[in-house]
Formats: sequence, structure tokens, C-alpha cells
Amino acid sequence: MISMDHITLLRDKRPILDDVTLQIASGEHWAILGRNGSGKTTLLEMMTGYLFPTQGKIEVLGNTYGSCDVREVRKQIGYISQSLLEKLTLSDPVWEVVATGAFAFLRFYQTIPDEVKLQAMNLLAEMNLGHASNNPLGTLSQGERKKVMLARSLMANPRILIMDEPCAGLDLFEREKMLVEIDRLRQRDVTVVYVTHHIEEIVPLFTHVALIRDGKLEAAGPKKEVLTTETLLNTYEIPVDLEWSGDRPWIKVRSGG
Ligand SMILES: Nc1ncnc2c1ncn2[C@@H]1O[C@H](COP(=O)(O)OP(=O)(O)OP(=O)(O)O)[C@@H](O)[C@H]1O
Repeated sequence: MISMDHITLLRDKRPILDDVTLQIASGEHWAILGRNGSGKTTLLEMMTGYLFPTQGKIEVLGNTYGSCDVREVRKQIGYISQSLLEKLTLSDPVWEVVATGAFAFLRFYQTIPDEVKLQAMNLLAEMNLGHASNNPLGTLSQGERKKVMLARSLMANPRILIMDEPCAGLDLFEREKMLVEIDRLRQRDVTVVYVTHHIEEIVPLFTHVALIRDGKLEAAGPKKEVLTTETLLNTYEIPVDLEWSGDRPWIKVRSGG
């Protein structure tokens, strides 16, 4: 699905990504973790073709970036980020915000086909937001808005869904509700790539983890092989204990750490 082969990105001669090789296969779901500024968002922007590497080759869904129409590839990729949320119009009805996800634009300036409206309403109902579908987006809680973004991204039936910290800023209740929806993505034929700062957000859906440190991959592979006290110490420079519960990893910072 996604192949990154010896990717380096230099900015002002500084490597932001440094010789990163990552293969994401169909049926895998990846969580990407690393400290602030380690290069996670940059990696996502390379996957979506918004940034090109200084060196290396990126192939997404069989297309090699640099010799394909990136806009065509992007139609098969859903991308959820805080900056997208900020571009949505708070006065638009929720169902309409979701419906625009079927097309490559942010607002409708023409009549919305009935079947598109129905698909949006169904997705909202699935996420327990049916009651809010006619309300303006701005009346929803932060957690509900994130769910709306998720529903919106699913309208185009993407083959790859990329999420940049979708649970940032949510309280425990709203985060767990959002994680239920993320975990339910297993019912769809979509490959998920998910950036987070919180290890416990690696819900059972996720099969693989990549840890990134200063633009380099510290470790990448099946989650239980990659998430160890040693790799986490190397990535975060904080000694932690790791425990699996409910097929989710939980960490405790060691006292004195
Ligand atoms: N437009 C830019 N110009 C110069 N440097 C940039 C630019 N965008 C990002 N960087 C730098 O690239 C590095 C990686 O940034 P990136 O946003 O990918 O990190 P991140 O791991 O997503 O961080 P965070 O967890 O804080 O969101 C940082 O040092 C950042 O300052």
C-alpha cells in the first residue's frame, strides 16, 4: 500500500527525515509515535504527496510519486488533521460537512444528490451522531467534531486513512468514544496510519508500530515486537514500564525517571 524507500528530507541542509525505510502492507494498521518535532507529520505529508523527499522513493497504491498524478492518488487517501478541522465552516449543518467528503472540496455550491445525503446520514447514525445531523458543526463538542471528520473522510471510501493526532485535546470520555470508532475501522477495507503521542491509544485495531526519533526510525514492525521498555527509552529518553491490558499497551513512568 505504502512503500518508503530510503527517504531523506533536508530543510536548510538539516535532515528532517533521515534515511527512513517503511513498508505498509494491505491489512496492516500502523501507529506512529515519537517526540515533538521528530518528523511524524512530515512523514504523513510525504505519504500524501504534499512534500517530496530530497532523496529516496515513495510508492503509494502502486504509484511512484514524482511520476504520477498525485491528485489522483490522493482521491484514495483520507487525511484527518487539526488543520482540516479548522478549514470546515462552523455554521454548516453537520450532515453537509460529512457529505462534502464525497468530493474534493470543502463546501457545496450546488444541490447535494439524495444518495450522498443518505450515505452521510447513515455514517453519522453509525457514530451515534444521528441526532445532531441537522445542527451547525459549531454546536458540537470537540470529540463530536472529530467523529464528524472521521465520517467525512469515510464518504470517499478511501483505501488509506491517515490520521494526525485525532484524539488530541479530548477528555477521557470523548477520547474513548473516538477510539471505539477508530477500532471499528477494522470492519472496512482501509489501511490506517495513525500518529499519536499517547501509547494507550494503540487500540487492538493496530497491528504495527513505528517509533521515530530525530527523523530516524528507531524501530518499526509488529506492535508487540516494537513496543519494549528499551525502544521506548531510546525514543522518549524516559524509563517506562509497559503493560498490555485489553490488547492495548499502557505505560508507567518509572519513579525517579
Ligand atoms: N515548514 C517548515 N520549515 C522548516 N522546518 C520545518 C517545517 N515544518 C516542520 N519543520 C521542522 O521539521 C521537524 C519535524 O516536524 P514535524 O511537524 O514533522 O514533527 P512532529 O513529529 O509531527 O512533531 P509534533 O509531535 O510536535 O507535531 C521539526 O523540527 C520542525 O521544526
